[in-house]
Amino acid sequence: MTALSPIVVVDGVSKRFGALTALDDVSLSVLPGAVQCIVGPPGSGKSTLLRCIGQCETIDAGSITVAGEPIGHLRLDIASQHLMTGMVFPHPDLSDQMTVLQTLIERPLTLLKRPRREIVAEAMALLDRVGLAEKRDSYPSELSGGQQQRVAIVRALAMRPQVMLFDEPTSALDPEHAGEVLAAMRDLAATGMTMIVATRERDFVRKVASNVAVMDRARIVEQGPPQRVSERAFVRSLGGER
Ligand SMILES: Nc1ncnc2c1ncn2[C@@H]1O[C@H](COP(=O)(O)OP(=O)(O)OP(=O)(O)O)[C@@H](O)[C@H]1O
Repeated sequence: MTALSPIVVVDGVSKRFGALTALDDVSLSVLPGAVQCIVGPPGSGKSTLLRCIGQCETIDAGSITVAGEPIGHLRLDIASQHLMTGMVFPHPDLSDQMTVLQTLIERPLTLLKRPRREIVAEAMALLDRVGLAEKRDSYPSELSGGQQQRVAIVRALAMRPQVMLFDEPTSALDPEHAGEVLAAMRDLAATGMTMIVATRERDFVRKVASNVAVMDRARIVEQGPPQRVSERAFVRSLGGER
């Protein structure tokens, strides 16, 4: 049996914003089907790391590959970006002008050359999976924050990305709606989707993560399975002790 190769490899990556170093020699490997969580105090570089893997930012040093494609220094076309990584941000950022179903089919219709009928059927199956099939004709203003965030998740999934990236997807939600989004993420993890998740949700990390990276001041300072990550790292990631 051959060992699995990582699907995401971040190797010695640095990223600066002017004089500020947001990532300092960061390395991380993620296996296919793994749920890689990233925790750390505010400002430690979690979002920047995700944004570099998701090609929202280019890097200054090191390398990043996703599914064998080197991506760190260049911007690929938008279709390739969405096929490689699906990104979920803290705020869902849905267009007020589009219904839920229109939101889901827009990217696959414009970026992929596939029949509309197939794309709509897939979008409906995705909505069903997150319990929102009956909201297909609703507009974002008619949805709760948790429902909107679940639409943002399936919008990314509709492009069938290799890897899903979650940047604190529940940080703007109350606990009840956060729970709905975390349940959808847990279901997604159970399907074998590779996920990289920056989060403060300790329970999610403890129960769902395959591996946890702890960031502090632009570096990864601790890494391992969730039960081995120190309690102190979690406390600090909630912005408590420094
Ligand atoms: N576009 C930018 N321009 C300038 N500085 C930035 C930019 N994006 C991030 N930074 C800075 O880089 C550092 C890391 O920020 P980042 O958002 O990655 O941290 P974080 O761990 O995700 O924080 P939080 O938990 O608050 O979201 C911070 O000092 C931040 O102010």
